[in-house]
Amino acid sequence: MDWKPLSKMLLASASPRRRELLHQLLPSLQLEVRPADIDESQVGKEAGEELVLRLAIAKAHRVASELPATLAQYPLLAADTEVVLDGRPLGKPEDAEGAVNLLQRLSGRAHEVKTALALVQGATWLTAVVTTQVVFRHLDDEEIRAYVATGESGDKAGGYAIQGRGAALVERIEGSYTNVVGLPLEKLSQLLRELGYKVF
Ligand SMILES: Cc1cn([C@H]2C[C@H](O)[C@@H](COP(=O)(O)OP(=O)(O)OP(=O)(O)O)O2)c(=O)[nH]c1=O
Repeated sequence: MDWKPLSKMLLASASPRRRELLHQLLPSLQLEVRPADIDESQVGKEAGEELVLRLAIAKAHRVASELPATLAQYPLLAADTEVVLDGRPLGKPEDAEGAVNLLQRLSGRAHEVKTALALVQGATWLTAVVTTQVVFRHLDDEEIRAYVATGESGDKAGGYAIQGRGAALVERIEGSYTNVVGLPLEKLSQLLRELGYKVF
């Protein structure tokens, strides 16, 4: 295989976590960040997997359709992460009470975190959904309220951040850790190789 050098990529995301994870994998990569402004609301009774895939593709599509010709040659990446409980996506909390409610539902149980990736290079579209199982320990209301008061829940699917103080809510995970934070680096490097880009 003739490997191509990967010098620059487009990231269709406003998430600082995704930027940091991409930098972890590819520290010398030049990154053009172009957040995708799309409607992220659920349509009917969409399952978690369908939802994340639809939204990652919609984000990639929005940014790809607005790209100047000078940037069209670079690979473009979009992602979407959801916390799924009993098959249903929970979304992000609207306010502190919403975050308390979400964390009460997650307490003492297992849930899934699903991230969809859409990686686009010209006419080639590669997509994937990665699932990690996360088990929360039993949390009492006082702990939940103290955690929400840290402000960490805000813009996070399921109302917690495993990369932050939310790590203390978790008993164990099965699967990719970076997937929970919003960008599964194992799958991303596999998709990049499929496009002919080597990570090393
Ligand atoms: C469960 C969990 C989610 N999250 C974050 C990852 C995602 O950024 C966010 C889910 O929202 P997303 O809609 O996937 O992403 P975003 O709105 O932050 O950014 P963009 O749409 O522009 O790409 O939740 C954590 O940071 N830590 C966690 O432990």
